Amino acid sequence: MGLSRDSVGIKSVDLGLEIKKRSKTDKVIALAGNPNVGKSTVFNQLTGMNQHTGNWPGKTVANAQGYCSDGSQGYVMVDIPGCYSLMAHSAEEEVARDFICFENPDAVVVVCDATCLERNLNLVLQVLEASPHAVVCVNLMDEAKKKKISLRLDLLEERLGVPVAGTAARSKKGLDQLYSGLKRCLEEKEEGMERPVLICYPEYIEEAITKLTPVVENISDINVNTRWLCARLLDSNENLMGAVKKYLKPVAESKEVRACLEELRREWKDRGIDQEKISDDMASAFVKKAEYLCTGVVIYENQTYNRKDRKLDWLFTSKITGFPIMFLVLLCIFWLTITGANYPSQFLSKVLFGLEDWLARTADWAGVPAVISNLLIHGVYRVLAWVVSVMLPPMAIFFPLFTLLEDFGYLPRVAFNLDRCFKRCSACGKQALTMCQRKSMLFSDRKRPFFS
Ligand SMILES: Nc1nc2c(ncn2[C@@H]2O[C@H](COP(=O)(O)OP(=O)(O)OP(=O)(O)O)[C@@H](O)[C@H]2O)c(=O)[nH]1
Ligand SMILES: [Mg+2]
Repeated sequence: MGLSRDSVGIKSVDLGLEIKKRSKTDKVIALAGNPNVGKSTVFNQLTGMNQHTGNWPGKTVANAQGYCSDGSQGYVMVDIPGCYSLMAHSAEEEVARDFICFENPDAVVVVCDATCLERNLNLVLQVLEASPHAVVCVNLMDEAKKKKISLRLDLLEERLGVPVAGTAARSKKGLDQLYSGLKRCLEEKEEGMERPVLICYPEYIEEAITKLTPVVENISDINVNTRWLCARLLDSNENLMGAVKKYLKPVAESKEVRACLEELRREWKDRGIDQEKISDDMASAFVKKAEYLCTGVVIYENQTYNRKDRKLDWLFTSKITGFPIMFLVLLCIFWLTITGANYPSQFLSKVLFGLEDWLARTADWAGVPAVISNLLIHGVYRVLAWVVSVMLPPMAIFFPLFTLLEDFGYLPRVAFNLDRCFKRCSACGKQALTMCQRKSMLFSDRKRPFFS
């Protein structure tokens, strides 16, 4: 089976999670954030569940729910796929965007990577524009400390106007702060506290939002933030417009909204402003704000802390060296898995099949009826012996090697290298890693006939 749009697209991941509350008072909390920042680790620590975690982006591809409580308030936590922006460039990002923007969670926890906060704040600002009831969870604080990066989270909280909690989820640190942040956020929501507008667009866009707002507000039954919706309608991102058609049909079909948008675009055209400029100006408003928010918040004690990482990035992802190194490393791993697995496999099959003969003789001697010994020993036991001797050795070799690559930080670089190739088949580079795992198992299985 090859890759098809259906097998890799939105249909493959949008399994339509139905949120089930344990009690009526439970609050639904979305755990959002860039890929690989520790969302699932936070989720597992809070809920005691076992979502897949690992050091490469794109592990979580569909929403998952779990339950937790801070003693007084119950929560339904929803672990959603990682996304860099709400403008969704992949199927998993669409799942995340749709849940944050259109499924109305009671609050959103935006998990960030403390070692590269500025890049993560771009998504924080986008989420805060769409859903102002949010808590920022700055995770990987232990990694930031190792890299000698200090963070003034109190200042960040003051600037953002929402609770900020610093965590090291892997070692369960800071989760109490996260709970108290959530509590504060929900209390403020109940009090109807207004949040200040964080993103100010250039004047011509602000004027357009002011004109469009009353037209959109006239449509009833809209459960999303009006300013965010107006800005997105003006940005007219094709992917997001698809979601607006799906979730906000009255807006998508409103003649008044369409007429107002057409008029605004005509005015812009007369002033020489095209759609590309609007999108660029909107995107740069977020980037500039993130830059401002980080000034004085992120303090690098060692300015050259990432020099080694940058050199490795160049070596492993540049056009000249990136692909040859990647092919060599993956080839080496596949070779070790496939060839190396033969020896333990042969040993295991010798031992296990030797045991089968012994078991059969013992059953004969004990007078077990042939029909039972055939079923149990030559049936169940033999299949089990084949499965163990064929599957166990490649797994025992491949997974530790893969874990080494993961700990070394090479896997995200493989995802980056392969992103362009995978995009051509409607997928994205992150999926390469799952494919590597599957292919390796498949090749090593094919080398040995499963049944003799
Ligand atoms: N050192 C350290 N590592 C962490 C921490 N939290 C998570 N990790 C590690 O970071 C990696 C990514 O964690 P995940 O929970 O899988 O990240 P995610 O955001 O769910 O990733 P995607 O689902 O791919 O978007 C894993 O190897 C975790 O063990 C932390 O606080 N400190
Ligand atoms: Mg995850």
